[in-house]
Amino acid sequence: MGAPAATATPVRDLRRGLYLLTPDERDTARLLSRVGAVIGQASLLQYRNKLADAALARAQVAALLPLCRANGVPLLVNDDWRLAAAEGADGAHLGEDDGDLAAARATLGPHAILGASCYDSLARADAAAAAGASYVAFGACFPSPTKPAARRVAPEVLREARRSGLPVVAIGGITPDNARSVVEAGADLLAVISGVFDATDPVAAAGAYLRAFEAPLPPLPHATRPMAAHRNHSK
Ligand SMILES: Cc1ncc(COP(=O)(O)OP(=O)(O)O)c(N)n1
Ligand SMILES: Cc1ncsc1CCOP(=O)(O)O
Ligand SMILES: [Mg+2]
Repeated sequence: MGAPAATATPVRDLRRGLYLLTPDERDTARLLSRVGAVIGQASLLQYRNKLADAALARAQVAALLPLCRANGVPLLVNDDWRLAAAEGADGAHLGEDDGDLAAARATLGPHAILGASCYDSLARADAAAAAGASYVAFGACFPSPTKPAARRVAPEVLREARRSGLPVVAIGGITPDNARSVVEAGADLLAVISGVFDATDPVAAAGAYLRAFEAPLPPLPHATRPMAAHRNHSK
């Protein structure tokens, strides 16, 4: 993986830990209640609702923002960086079908948090880093109840992805039982939906993920700079 270009270095804290993605929930009051129960244990929240039309998505982002602000948790919008911009969210997560990350960076500015899905591809991570990504996401690590057809990534790829110098996010089928193995493979953030939101006790489940970060790690190559939201875009 090539070294990222050394240009401007705006910094924003991307804490290691639990990156929660919202469940598909049409009832906004219920969404707020479910997220509110666990937001204090999250480092990042992504609004992802594949059941929402544009109006509901907009309303739900607007409803989540005060909750996130009150808890000091950045809110990212899945798929739609324009919605993130319109609602004043902290950033967006973009997959391969979700538009141009460089255009999102140019519009949202240097302090936005922009995530890129890399699936199992280190080449995608290189391209995302060059386009101004704040983090690179890999997965699915395990079979995902939420997205059963998601392509899979091997743990070795997570380890190698640390060469990007960006925080490495892991997603897909991560449970409290396998979380530690993913952290040991090189993940800075564990992105989770069902493991928290479908748990009988979501607060206890979120706490179990956080314990995966507690024990000292064996040395990992090319330690990321987890405090840098992004450090190599051209603006
Ligand atoms: C943190 C994180 N990683 C990966 C994804 C998947 O994005 P994408 O491939 O665009 O798939 P959808 O989430 O849109 O179904 C993600 N959302 N978040
Ligand atoms: C959006 C996405 N991309 C790959 S797997 C996945 C879903 C993650 O959800 P879960 O934590 O329930 O497996
Ligand atoms: Mg997407």
